[in-house]
Amino acid sequence: MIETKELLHKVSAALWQGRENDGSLDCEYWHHRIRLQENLALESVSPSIGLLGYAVDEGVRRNQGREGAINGPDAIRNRLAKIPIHNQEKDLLDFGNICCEDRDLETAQAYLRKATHQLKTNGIFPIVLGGGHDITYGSYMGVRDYIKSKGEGKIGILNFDAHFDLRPMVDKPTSGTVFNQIYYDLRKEGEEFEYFVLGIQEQGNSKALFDVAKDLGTDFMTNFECELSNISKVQNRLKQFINKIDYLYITIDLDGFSSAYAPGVSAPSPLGFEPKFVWIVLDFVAKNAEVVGCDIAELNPKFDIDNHTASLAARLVDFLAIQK
Ligand SMILES: N=CN[C@@H](CCC(=O)O)C(=O)O
Ligand SMILES: [Mn+2]
Ligand SMILES: [Mn+2]
Repeated sequence: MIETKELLHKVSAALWQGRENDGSLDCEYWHHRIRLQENLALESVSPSIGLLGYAVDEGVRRNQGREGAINGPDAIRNRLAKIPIHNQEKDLLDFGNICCEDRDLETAQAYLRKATHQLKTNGIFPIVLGGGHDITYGSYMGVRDYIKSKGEGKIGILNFDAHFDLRPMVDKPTSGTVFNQIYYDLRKEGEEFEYFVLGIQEQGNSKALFDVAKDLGTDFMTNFECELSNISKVQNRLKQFINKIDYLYITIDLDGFSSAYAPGVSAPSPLGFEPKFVWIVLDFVAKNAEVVGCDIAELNPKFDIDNHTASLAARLVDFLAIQK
C-alpha cells in the first residue's frame, strides 16, 4: 500500500463523454467501458488495462521546456472517450491522476513507482499518461520492482523519441535526465541498463549527448532511418535488442513524431515519425516481445492544434490496449 502523502486524484466523469447510440445501432465507445477507480488497491479478476495519469510538468520546467504537460493526461482521456471499442474484451480502468505538489518532482516520481508496482502486483497492465518524460522513471522502476520481486529478468526500454534524455543529473532530475536517472539506479543495484531509442534527431541532441549515449551502450536509430521504406532494417535491429532481454517496457515521447502530426509538445520538430511507422513497430514488438508496461509522454495541450496531438496519443493508447 502507498504510505506517502496522497497525490492521487480521481478524474472528473465529465472527461469520459462521447456519442451514445447511433439510432438503433448498439455502439460501444471507450467512455461506455471505462470504469473510474477510487484507489489503486483493486485486484483484477480478468485481464485488465489500468490507465494512470501523471499530471506533472515540473520536470519540463526544470529542463527549460515549455510548461503545460500537466494537462496532458486529461486531454488524452477526452479524446480516448470518443474512440469506438473493437476486439477489446479486457476491463478498462482509470485510476486517476498523480500530481506534483510544491514542485516536488521526486515525490511524484516515487509515488508513481509505487503505483505501477501495485498495479502489476494486482495483475493490471499499466498505461501511464503524461506529463513530462520524467514519467518513465517512476513508471519503469515500479514495473521493474514487480519483476524483481518475482525473480530475475532483464527489462529493456524501447523509447520512441527525438531525444536521448540522458542529460547528466546535476542535482535534480528533470524530463531530460530520465534515462540517466534509471541508469544510475540500476547500476547501483548491479543491474544492466538496456536502452533502445528510435527517432533520434541529430539537431535535437548535442554532440556531447551522442557521446554519453555511446558510453552507456545505447542502441539507437535516427529519424531518417525510422521510415517505412526501411522497416525491415528497423525490425532486424529490434529483434537483436529483444534477444538480449526478457521483458520490454515501451515509452512514447510524442515529440518523436513530426510536428505535422504532433504540434502539442514542448519541443516540436518537423522531422519526426509519421504515425504509420510507429504503428507497424508497435505491432512488431507486441508479437515478438513480452511487453510489461508503457507510457505516453510530453503531451502539452497548450500548444496543440485542434487536438491533433491528443488524438494521436489517444489512438496510441487504444492500440497499445488492444495489443496487450
Ligand atoms: N524530455 C525532453 N527532453 C529534451 C528537450 C529538448 C528541448 O527542450 O529542446 C532534451 O532534454 O533534450
Ligand atoms: Mn523528446
Ligand atoms: Mn523524451
